[in-house]
Amino acid sequence: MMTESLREKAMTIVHRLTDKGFEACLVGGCVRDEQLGRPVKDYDIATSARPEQVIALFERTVPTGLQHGTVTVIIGKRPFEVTTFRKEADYEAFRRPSEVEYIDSLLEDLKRRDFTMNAMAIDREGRLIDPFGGRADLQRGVLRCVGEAEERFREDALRMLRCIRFAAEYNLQVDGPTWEALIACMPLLRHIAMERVRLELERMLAGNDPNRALELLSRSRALEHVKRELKLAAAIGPDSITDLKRIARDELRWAYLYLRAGVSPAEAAEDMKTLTFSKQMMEEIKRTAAAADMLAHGLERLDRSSAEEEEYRRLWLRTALQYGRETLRGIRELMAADALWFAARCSSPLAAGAVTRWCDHGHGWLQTMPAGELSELSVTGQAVLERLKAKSGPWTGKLLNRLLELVALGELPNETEALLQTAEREYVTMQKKGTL
Ligand SMILES: Nc1ccn([C@@H]2O[C@H](COP(=O)(O)OP(=O)(O)OP(=O)(O)O)[C@@H](O)[C@H]2O)c(=O)n1
Repeated sequence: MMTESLREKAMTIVHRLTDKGFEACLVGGCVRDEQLGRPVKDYDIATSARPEQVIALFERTVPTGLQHGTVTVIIGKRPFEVTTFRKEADYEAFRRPSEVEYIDSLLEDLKRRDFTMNAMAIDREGRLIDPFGGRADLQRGVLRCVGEAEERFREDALRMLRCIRFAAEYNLQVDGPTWEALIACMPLLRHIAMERVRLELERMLAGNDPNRALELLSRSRALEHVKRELKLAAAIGPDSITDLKRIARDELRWAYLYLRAGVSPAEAAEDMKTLTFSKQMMEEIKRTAAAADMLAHGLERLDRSSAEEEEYRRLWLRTALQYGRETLRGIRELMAADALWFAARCSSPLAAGAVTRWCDHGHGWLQTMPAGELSELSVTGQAVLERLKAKSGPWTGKLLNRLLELVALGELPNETEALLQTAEREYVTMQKKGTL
């Protein structure tokens, strides 16, 4: 037997509800994506049935968002959100309301939605219900608010960021009056929690056309209106930034933007905290920005003679040691994506071609790097202490790191006896210098 598709499962819910005399249909993003011929991730259902009636009709339900009238119905392990037709009459402080008023009319429910393309529905027979011309707008390539745009943005200021995201994602032109209302309502963005701002920005950057999203953010000056000041606002604007799709990983796209904004790694970290990024993401971006800084500063001192190549190799491997090989792989991707900018950043400007060449060399060096972290050394701290007949102290770490550096730079073989002998010599030098 063929397995039921996601859509068929969603339709069984619509059928069960309508068989019982309620109105029900597929709504929102899934209808839009179907019209665009795009894959649908989630099918949402809207119904005239009240949440308790939905719960009574299905075997497996989870009351996920009862305050918004939403019940999650599980069909064969897949969750579907079933939401009662509603009117959100009282929008508080330009955010979506905490309470809703249930209604019986699908039309009224669709009327409160943000954009015409998001205000369509599909009924049990598969017919499109499109009271605001969403399909025609999509065909013309236009993004337009339902009804009065200013009202829609006042109801939920986040919709302005959604507008920018959707325009970029689906390659749509924002309709004139919608754009004018967006510009007029921009100051309302200060009411939106930074976390929600971040989620939208993340989706823009990870989306289909991140450069277009940035251009729209810049033209609307959206980031200047959010609740807390963002240094990132400075990165948004120059049309000279590279095509972000040349950078594969999202974290790297962010790191690139911060580098282009000309903010220090510490300032970037502060910004990311403001945007409530996870610690892990913050660390990764900070590390990438700091490593790129280290390389760019090192590059300033180099020209293209072959004697310098050795120096560059050491700079590259030292940076890898300090920030990790993975970070350096990311840097290579960034440099390749915007070699012109990296080249211009060095005070004795290199040609973009030279940057790309250094990067490719750098990649090769990383692959042949004999060790990149202490655990890869063919000697343990304990073995070194036994050979030196010494007790561990703060110097031990320094000594091990020195060994690692020598191995990483290819100046010492990663062999136990050679490492122990070098440890002895370094230990004596430390004793002489009084750095133990
Ligand atoms: N601020 C918002 C958020 C959502 N909606 C409506 O609720 C539907 C579902 O919203 P959501 O799941 O957030 O987004 P999708 O439109 O499905 O699209 P995406 O998943 O890409 O955000 C939207 O289609 C739209 O009709 C709205 O009117 N205003």
